[in-house]
Amino acid sequence: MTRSSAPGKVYLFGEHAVVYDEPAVLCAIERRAQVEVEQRSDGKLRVHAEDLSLDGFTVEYGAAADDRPDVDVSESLVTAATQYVDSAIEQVRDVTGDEVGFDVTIESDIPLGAGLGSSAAVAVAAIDAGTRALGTTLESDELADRAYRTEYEVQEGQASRADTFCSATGGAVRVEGDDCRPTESPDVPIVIGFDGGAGDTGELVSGVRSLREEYDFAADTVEAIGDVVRNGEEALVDDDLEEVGDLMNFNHGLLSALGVSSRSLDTMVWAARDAGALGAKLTGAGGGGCIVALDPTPEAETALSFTPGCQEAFRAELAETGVKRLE
Ligand SMILES: Nc1ncnc2c1ncn2[C@@H]1O[C@H](COP(=O)(O)OP(=O)(O)O)[C@@H](O)[C@H]1O
Ligand SMILES: C[C@@](O)(CCOP(=O)(O)O)CC(=O)O
Ligand SMILES: [Mg+2]
Repeated sequence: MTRSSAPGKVYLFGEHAVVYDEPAVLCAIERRAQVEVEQRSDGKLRVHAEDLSLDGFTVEYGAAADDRPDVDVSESLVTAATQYVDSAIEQVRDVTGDEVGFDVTIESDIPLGAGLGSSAAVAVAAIDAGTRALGTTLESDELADRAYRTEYEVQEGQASRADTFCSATGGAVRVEGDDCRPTESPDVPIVIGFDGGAGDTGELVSGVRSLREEYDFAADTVEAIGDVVRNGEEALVDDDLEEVGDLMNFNHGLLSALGVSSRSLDTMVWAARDAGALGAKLTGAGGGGCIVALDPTPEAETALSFTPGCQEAFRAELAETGVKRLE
């Protein structure tokens, strides 16, 4: 039996635009997905994902057509819920070329679809534990690359390398197209607000793509996000937190223009700003889920915890280590 964990992340700058090769800066955070893998002799795949509670179901299923989850929800919902795990296991099989079977158990404290990169963390941890179960330990770059292919496949060719590289490597990273590198961990006081909801990354990314194809303003907005990120990087190097916060606010405005914010994300962003946060923006694909605010004081976290529509507010601790090999 092998067990690996991998962290979630927040975007300080650059989600969505990073899909079109603009730069992004993100930080791994101490919320993890843990995946345990045991090889099976019968070639079957059985996944036990206790935290997989999309519309409130827990699912255990096998790969065979007659062994689908015994749950009272539509097949498409089940597929949406299990596709990242299925695709990650395909990557494991691809490493050895064997149609091996596995028992896979996932535990995660990263909310699903909330912009904290649960999909990337699950993919990284599953591929790492799965390949080790077959006697191969992947280098960090190959692990990140295979996890990226998982996201690329599930998101139908619309994924950046950002989330998976960050989760595999840990710390703070900068991603621009295929160029992924660790960057100095910024000492920034990050607060997260979570509305209890979720957004579908594939759908939101598709929405931005359509908008970008239809309107010049949307293509310009994606480029403008790139500008904000480059300015943000300079502000981070200068330790100019006020400027970092202002640029996060601009970044949020541009994401709103692309249609990926929501009422509750905007409400949390304004609650944090009104409480004195230096800046606040949504993180990840949007549609619902989490915001990230910059605040050295306890005010934004407290204000968020009293904001109707905010289910949970917490301070994010930077995860210095990416994938962890536990057994
Ligand atoms: N604990 C988990 N167990 C199994 N699959 C998970 C788990 N967490 C996330 N996933 C997969 O990741 C998907 C959510 O990914 P995504 O929409 O990209 O949002 P995010 O990465 O922001 O959390 C889920 O629908 C599911 O397929
Ligand atoms: C919107 C995007 O930039 C980030 C998605 O992050 P998340 O899956 O919502 O945590 C998509 C991508 O980079 O593949
Ligand atoms: Mg994701």
